[in-house]
Formats: sequence, C-alpha cells, structure tokens
Amino acid sequence: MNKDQLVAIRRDLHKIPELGFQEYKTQAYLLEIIKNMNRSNIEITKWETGLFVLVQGKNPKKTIGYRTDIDGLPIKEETDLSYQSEHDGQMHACGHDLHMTIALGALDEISANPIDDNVLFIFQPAEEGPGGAEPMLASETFQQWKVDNIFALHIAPELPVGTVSSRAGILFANTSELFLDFTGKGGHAAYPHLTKDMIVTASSFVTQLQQIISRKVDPLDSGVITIGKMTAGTVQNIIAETARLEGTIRTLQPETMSIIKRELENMIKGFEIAHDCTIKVDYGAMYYQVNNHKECLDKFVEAVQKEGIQYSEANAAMTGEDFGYFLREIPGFMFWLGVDSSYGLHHSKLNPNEDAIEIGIRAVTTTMKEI
Ligand SMILES: CC(=O)N[C@@H](CCC[C@H](N)C(=O)O)C(=O)O
Repeated sequence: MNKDQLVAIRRDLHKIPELGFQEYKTQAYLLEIIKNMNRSNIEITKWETGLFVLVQGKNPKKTIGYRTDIDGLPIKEETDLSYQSEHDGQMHACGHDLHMTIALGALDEISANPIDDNVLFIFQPAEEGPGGAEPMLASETFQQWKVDNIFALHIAPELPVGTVSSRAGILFANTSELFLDFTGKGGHAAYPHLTKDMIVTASSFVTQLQQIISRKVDPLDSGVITIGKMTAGTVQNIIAETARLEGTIRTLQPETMSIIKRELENMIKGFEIAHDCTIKVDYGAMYYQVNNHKECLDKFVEAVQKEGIQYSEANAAMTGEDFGYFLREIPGFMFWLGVDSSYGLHHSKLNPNEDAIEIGIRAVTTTMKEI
C-alpha cells in the first residue's frame, strides 16, 4: 500500500467511529480491505465486532501477536477537517483510526513478504470501555494460536513524528471506572431544611474524594481520581433527589487501587449517615497495568534504531490500556508513536500528523522480524 492509499484508509476510518462492541461498520470496512489484499497465506476469524488475522510464516518457530484497538469515543468532533466524523457525538479522539491503518499497512507488508514466524493481527474492540482485551484473550480462538510474544502501539500527540518512546516495566496504570448514584429526599427550593439536597451532597463528595489521594495514598506512590461527569437535577427551583458521578481511578500499583477503593467505601458510609442518603457504587470496567517485558523491549529498541527511528525513554503514565491483560499472560510491550498534535488524547480537536503512519508501519514490521 502506498502513502496515498494509507491516508485514504485512515480518513475513511476517521469518518466512522463507533463505540465499544458496536464497531459493525468498522469491522466490515477492515474485512473489505483485508480481503482485497487477496493473499492466500491469510486466515481471518471474526470475534464479536473484532477480527483475528493470522499470517502464515515461511518456517514458523513461533507466533507473534500484534494488537490494534478499533473503537472510538463519545466525543463531538470539533476539528475543521474535510473528513470529520459522520457519527454525531462520536470521534476517533484517541488515535485508533491511525492504529488500525498502521495494522493494515503492516498486515499488507507482512503478508506480501512473509517472515519465518506466524504473525497474528488482533483487531480488538472496546478498548475505551467496557474492555475487549480480556474476553478476546480468553477466547478459544485466541488460545489455539499460543502466541509467544505480543506488542502494540499508542499514538503520542506530544512527541514529534519520527520518534517512538517506551520503558521497561510499568508503562500504563491500573484503572477502574467509577459510577456513584446518590439518592435522598428532594423538594421545594425554598425549603432546603426539609430535604436532603443531592447536588450539595455529591458536590461535597467530589471535593472530599481528592483527600483520599492526598491523605491516604503514600506520597511516594501515585494515584488519580477523576470525576468526568456529574448529572443531577431537573429545574432551578427543585432540590435534586438524585445525583450521579462518573469517573475513573488510576494507580501505578495494584495494591494502591485496593486502598483507594477501601477508603472510598468508608467515605460512602460516612456520607450516607451525615447526609441521610444512599450512595450506590459500581466500579464498571477495570484494566490491568501495562507492564513491559524488558528483553522484548530491548529487541524493539535495537530494531527501530537500525531503521533510523528515534527512541526515547518514557515516563510511566496514568493512562489505562486493556492491552495490559495480554501482557499479563504473554511477554511483550507497548510503545508510544509520535504524531505531533497540538491537542491531546481525548480532545475534540485531536489531529495527528498522518506522516506518522509510515513510521508506525516500519516500526511494527521491523520489530516483527527481530523480536
Ligand atoms: C489510552 C487511553 O486513553 N485509554 C483509556 C482507557 C479507559 C479505561 C476506562 N474506560 C476508564 O476510564 O477507567 C484511558 O482513559 O486512559
């Protein structure tokens, strides 16, 4: 595939972002591109809204896995690009359109010029939630291939094109979603003393939550609690009977996640008494940390540097990635790919530089040969 074809694919995919486990158009589009490659050494298996694509090696001693995520986010796009999202309120704001294009480019290259080993391309749904990696990994289809090593990439808006970055050990955090439902007694805005105001209760809960991080987590360790959405109330003169908070918890150590949840549950008990209300907690989807295998990463660094791609050591980040589940079972790694965008991940104006597609394909295919 040449650069123009790859850019066209990326733009087609950018137009059709779909949320986790609803990636029907995306799956159909990927299938069409892969079938049009017309290669006899490719075996395609559908899995939910994702795909497994095995490329038979010339003289296989092992199987290398390469994973891309395929879902979009519930964000209204605010770029002025000619190929904007056609799905209102949904956007590829985390680069999965680039990730898929790079995987397709690498698949085209590796199936045209097979390496000795088998390569399993994994097109995984629902990375942003509720998580496709864990069930995909557990599926009989995946287990039959006995993948020996596995890797994946993620775009990095803050890094220049032509560069990649990673680190041995923990790269991404443990995550847990957080949903809190508050219920008390609503009523007339003029009679607060006769009600239990859930807007005041939930607001106070949000500010006190941060004290779990500042007072209960060891300052030499790290944790994040972010509330990204708060919903409450009906009109300006009714005291709200319910409120809902939606957020996420991030930690570098799995044990710290347990500490935060224990403290959160204690806080809930205290709030229920103090504010005469009930608070239901739901942890939604949880992702295991991305823990990079040093030997695999060393081979990657050597391979990309030989290609003239600049490598730098990354810091651990509080982003989450369900690719961590693959790495818990199979030695491998994840790396950042520089795409030089002035707007970051999960931003409605994210605009990665498409020149990074070719760098990504080279980094991926050269690693497949060396790992
Ligand atoms: C790379 C990236 O941005 N990943 C997401 C993963 C989300 C996990 C889950 N839905 C949560 O919010 O906890 C991230 O937000 O880091």
